[in-house]
Amino acid sequence: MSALPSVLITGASTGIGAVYADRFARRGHDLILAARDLTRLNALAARLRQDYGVAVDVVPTDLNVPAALGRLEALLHNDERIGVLINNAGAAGTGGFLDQSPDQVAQLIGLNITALARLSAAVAPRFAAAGRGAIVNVGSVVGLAPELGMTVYGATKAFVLFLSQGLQLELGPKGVYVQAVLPSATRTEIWERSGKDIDALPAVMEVDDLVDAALAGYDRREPVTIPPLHDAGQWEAFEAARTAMLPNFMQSQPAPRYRAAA
Ligand SMILES: NC(=O)C1=CN([C@@H]2O[C@H](COP(=O)(O)OP(=O)(O)OC[C@H]3O[C@@H](n4cnc5c(N)ncnc54)[C@H](OP(=O)(O)O)[C@@H]3O)[C@@H](O)[C@H]2O)C=CC1
Ligand SMILES: N[C@@H](C=O)C(=O)O
Repeated sequence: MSALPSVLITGASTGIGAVYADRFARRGHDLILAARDLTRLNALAARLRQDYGVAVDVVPTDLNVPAALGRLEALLHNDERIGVLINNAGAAGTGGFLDQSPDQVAQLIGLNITALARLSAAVAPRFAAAGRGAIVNVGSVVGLAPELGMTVYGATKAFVLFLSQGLQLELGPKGVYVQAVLPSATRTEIWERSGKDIDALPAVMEVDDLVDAALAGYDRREPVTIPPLHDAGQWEAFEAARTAMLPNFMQSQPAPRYRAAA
């Protein structure tokens, strides 16, 4: 058993989550891998045990099923060996808003928002009490871009960014590190799963490069890590403009532009 904290990774059967599993195993961490595809999870677990000599437990979990999500919440709440939560599982959905039924919208929210938030809530009190621990939430640049026409998906990813920034402010002083990771187009199955042609995209990042960049941000305890954004100054300017508005929201009178013409 590793002396390092164990890492629980959701969406670990393929894509970004599977690479996170490889990288943390390579660093010597024992793992708990959660996803629906048990065959893939078992194959990955066997390889990681063989390659890195770490303990790997698999937990077949459909995060849209409350009982299954609850079992993962209990694990996070009770297992003191778990020191890192990688909230990675997610889906992009298909079509535009008018193509999505209320159930499909709820399904996306259930996976991308409810599960991520519940797992964070399950582990945060234990991390805060211990004065240590890390929560990595995988968002997306789409959460900053309603122009991309992925409205519900993007809204779920905007939630992930806001939740992460709020948790940084609440939990950071208690010794808990919270990272929001915002990938752009990355070569995984999510594109095929959402009925999109990845080859039609102008640029696609390889998944190993994405995760290695996200971990570079993790190692330097960066709050928001955006691997595809080469000019970090753009994010800094965005945040400066956003926070400069905050003190101007507390007003007793509406802005003159909204007053009836005299
Ligand atoms: N690839 C990209 O271009 C980008 C991806 N992202 C985000 O990265 C994260 C990982 O996505 P990515 O690796 O690309 O996608 P993949 O589709 O390759 O992997 C998604 C993972 O989530 C799991 N998953 C899907 N639905 C459920 C469910 N209901 N319950 C439990 N696990 C589930 C899948 O496993 P299984 O099917 O076995 O359950 C799989 O392991 C997502 O949050 C995504 O939004 C963000 C920006 C860009
Ligand atoms: N998952 C991708 C879109 O489908 C993204 O977030 O860019």
